[in-house]
Amino acid sequence: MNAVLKDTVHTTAPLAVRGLAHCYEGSSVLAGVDLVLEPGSVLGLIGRNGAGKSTLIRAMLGLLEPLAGEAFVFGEPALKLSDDSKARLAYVPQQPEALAWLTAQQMLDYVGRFYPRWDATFARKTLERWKIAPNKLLAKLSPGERQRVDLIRALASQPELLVLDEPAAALDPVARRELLREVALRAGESGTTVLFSTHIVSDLERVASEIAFLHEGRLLLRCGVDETKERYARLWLPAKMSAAAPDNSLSRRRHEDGSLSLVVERDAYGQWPEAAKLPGARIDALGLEDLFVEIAE
Ligand SMILES: Nc1ncnc2c1ncn2[C@@H]1O[C@H](COP(=O)(O)OP(=O)(O)OP(=O)(O)O)[C@@H](O)[C@H]1O
Repeated sequence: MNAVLKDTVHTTAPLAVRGLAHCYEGSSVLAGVDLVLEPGSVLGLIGRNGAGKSTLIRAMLGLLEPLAGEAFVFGEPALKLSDDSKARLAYVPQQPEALAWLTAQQMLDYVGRFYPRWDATFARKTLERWKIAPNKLLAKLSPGERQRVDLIRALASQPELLVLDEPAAALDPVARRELLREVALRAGESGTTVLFSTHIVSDLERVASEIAFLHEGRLLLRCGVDETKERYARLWLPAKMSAAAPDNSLSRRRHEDGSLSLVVERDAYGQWPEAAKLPGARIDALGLEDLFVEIAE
C-alpha cells in the first residue's frame, strides 16, 4: 500500500478503499477502485444503472467481501469493524428491508438503544413532520415512506459518517428537497462526512462538495463539484483535423460527417490539449449532466 494512503486510512479518513475489485458470476463489476473520503466532505457517487455503485458501497462498508482490495472505516478494516465504529456510522441501503414486522416507532426505539448519541426527539418529530404514522407496520408502508423511516433512523443516530445508497430513489420531489437540506445541514453544522450515490445530477449540484463518477468498474473522474465546469469541456474537431485528437480524452464520439467530439481535461498547467488551438477546433463548456452523458454513453 502506498505510504501516503496508508497514513490517511489508518489515522483520519472516515472511509478509504484501495484496489477494490469484485465480480459476479464471472462478470467484473469493480476493477480496482481507489477512494478516500476526507472528514467532513460530501461525496456524490454517480454512475449508470448497473455501474456498481451499490456493490462499491457495500464493499466499502464491509458488507460484502471483495475479490481483491482493502476497505477501511475510521481506519479499521471494514470486514472486522468494531462496535464502536459501527455506532459512528449510518448506512441506508437502496431498499431497506430490515425489521419489517415492527412499526416505525418500534423500529426506531429498538435501534436507538444501540446508538450512544441517539436523538429520540429528532426521530419522533421528523416522523411527524414527514407524515409517517408511527404505529403502522414497516411492511405496510410504501417504498418511499419506508425509505424515509430508514433515513430518520440513520440521521437520529447522529453519525460521523453517513452513507446513503440512492436515498432519493423512492422519494417525491418535496421529500427529496427536505432530505438534501437535512444532509447539507448535518455536513455544515456537525461536520458529518457523507457518501451518497445517485442518478440525479441536480442533487449532486445541490449538496455534494465532490463527485466521483463510476464507469465500467473504475472511478473515471473525481473532483470538486464547482471545479468540473472549469476542468472539463467538449472539444469538437472537424473531420480533416480528427487525426490531431488527443489520445487521453475521457470520451470520443465520431459524427456522421467525420467530425469528432471528445471530453477533454485541462492539464496540470490549466491548458486544454494542443488540438484545441487548431483553427476550426472548438471548445464548448459542459454542464454536469452533459458531462456524465458524454462520458457514460
Ligand atoms: N448478488 C448479485 N449477483 C449477481 N449479479 C449482481 C449481484 N448484485 C449486483 N449484480 C450485478 O452487478 C452489477 C452492478 O450492480 P450494482 O447494484 O452494484 O449497480 P448500481 O450502480 O448500484 O446500479 P443501480 O444504479 O441500478 O442501482 C449489475 O449488473 C448487477 O446486475
